Amino acid sequence: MLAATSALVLAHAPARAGNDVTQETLLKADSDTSNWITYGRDLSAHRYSPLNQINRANVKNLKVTWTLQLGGVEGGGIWSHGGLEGTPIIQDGFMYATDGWGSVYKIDMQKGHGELVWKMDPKTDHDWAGAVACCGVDNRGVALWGDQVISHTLDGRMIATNKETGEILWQRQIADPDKSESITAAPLVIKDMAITGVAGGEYGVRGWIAATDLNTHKEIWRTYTIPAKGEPGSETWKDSYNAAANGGGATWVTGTYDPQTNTLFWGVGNPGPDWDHEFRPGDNLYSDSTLALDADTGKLKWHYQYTPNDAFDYDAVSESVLVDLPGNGGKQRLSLAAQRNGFAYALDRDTGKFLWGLPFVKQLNWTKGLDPNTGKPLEYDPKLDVQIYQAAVTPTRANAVSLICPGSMGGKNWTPSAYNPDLKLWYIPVIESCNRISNKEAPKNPKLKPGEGFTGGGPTDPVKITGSIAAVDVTTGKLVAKHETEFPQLGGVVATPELIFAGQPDGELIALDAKSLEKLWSFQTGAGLNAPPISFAVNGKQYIAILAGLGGAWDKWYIDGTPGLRKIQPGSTLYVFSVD
Ligand SMILES: O=C(O)c1cc(C(=O)O)c2c(n1)C(=O)C(=O)c1cc(C(=O)O)[nH]c1-2
Ligand SMILES: [Ca+2]
Repeated sequence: MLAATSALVLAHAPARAGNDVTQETLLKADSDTSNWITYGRDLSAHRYSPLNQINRANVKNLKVTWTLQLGGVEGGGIWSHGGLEGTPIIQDGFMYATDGWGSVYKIDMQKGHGELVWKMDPKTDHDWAGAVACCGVDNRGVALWGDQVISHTLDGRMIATNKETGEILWQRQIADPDKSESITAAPLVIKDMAITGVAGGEYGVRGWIAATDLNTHKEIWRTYTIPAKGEPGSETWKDSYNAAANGGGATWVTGTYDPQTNTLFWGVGNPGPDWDHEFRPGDNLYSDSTLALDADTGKLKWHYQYTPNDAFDYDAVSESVLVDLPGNGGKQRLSLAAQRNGFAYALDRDTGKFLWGLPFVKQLNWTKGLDPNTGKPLEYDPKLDVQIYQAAVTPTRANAVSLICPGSMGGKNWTPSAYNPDLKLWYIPVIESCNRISNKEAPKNPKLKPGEGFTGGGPTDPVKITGSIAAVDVTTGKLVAKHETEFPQLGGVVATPELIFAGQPDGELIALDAKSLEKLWSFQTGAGLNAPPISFAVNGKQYIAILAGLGGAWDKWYIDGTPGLRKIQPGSTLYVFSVD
């Protein structure tokens, strides 16, 4: 009798309560071995899966277990096709993945293959959104909250979908289409809020980061990355024609969060107009910076700017990887970021103080190096209005064409790095590039229309571009290994105890030894890979998964640097691997 009653009670208990995502779930993400519950796997962006069933000894037996075709390949605006850049989210045997147009797919993985449970199609405006996206039809993934899936669309919306049914519960227009604002980053959920970053740095936007209250669906705060007149930092825009109004500073890569100090860390992109830095005398805060924000108010705690008065298009949007190290005088609390300008930086994450930096690319010619005390480029002179780092290669109106290294994609672009906390190694996906920049004077007081770019020149790619994966020992700040690749790293990495995985743009998924970076395994997916691989478990079995589908900026803007990638065709496939 008693047993039957209990069963009845169980049957009536809210079925989903057990896997509702709360702040507690998110704070424990790193010790949740099976799942991948938030964009960077944990709120520190380690992208480290402790699963070791697939290891150094057996990775040679890694095979495709199942695949599933997704959609979103169709083009729109200036783009001939959509692509896949997303990090799938994994919870209790289900995957939540996106395509470039923001459709969300819930996939049941518990039967040994993938079965679509539902697809939420947000009906993104292909013509408009495709016309204001600088860099592809991209969507980097979802976040979970309660029993909802929170996602973004390229046309600037936040959408909450019922996790069980796939029904849209509510949506809100968060970025302004009339200002050429779009959204490509995955939302970051913390404390019943979803944090959104905006794209549009090449279209004269004024960047921001916004927090949405997931209970009321209203905005809690919005912090602009380019100060308004009179605000602190506005003195770093020294022109007389209000360049800051179109000053760029987009925030198009998902940030990280430190619960101990309730701080959000978020990267800021290029100042606008790109390349014509004489147009915007001054350091152009807070472009090319990492911002540390109070999560409840969006108030700035500190900032660190990497490339003041940027003439190179070195967006500093890279994720801040939060790492704690035991130190002599107490714990070191680091914030690491590998930037597009070719340098990897460690900052004190409580103060923003520069600790160390190193070049991670083979060729770097825009500066002689970093000041060991401040981390600023050695030639940086705060008294100058216009920074000329290395005069021979800095594009200016007088020196209109130059070859810069790294090229304007980097270095490292949005593609996420990974950190192995046991080995204390940080893995950086590298674009080994130089490109040619042509400077062109930008018009003052531009009357911009949606979809009309606002730049001061542009890049071309006369030199072959390759790639590498770099391993940095974060206890010493030294590069300890490098694995050279034929093509640039456009998808990012995941780390496991003994391995790292990375997708190549020519379709190869590779596994490297975590210490030596020696190549141990590869599989040719037959698709362009520009999404981050992930590792997770279903019913106790470890899998590696990656979304495969040519996307992003490369094939439109940078293909001349990689002729070998010209033949890659669009596609949209989920690959899942395991060992028997
Ligand atoms: O300043 C911006 O707003 C912005 C946005 C994006 C984006 O949202 O994808 C990219 C860039 N800039 C950019 O400079 C860039 O190189 C780039 C590459 C990619 C990509 O997905 O391959 N996106 C972007
Ligand atoms: Ca940019």
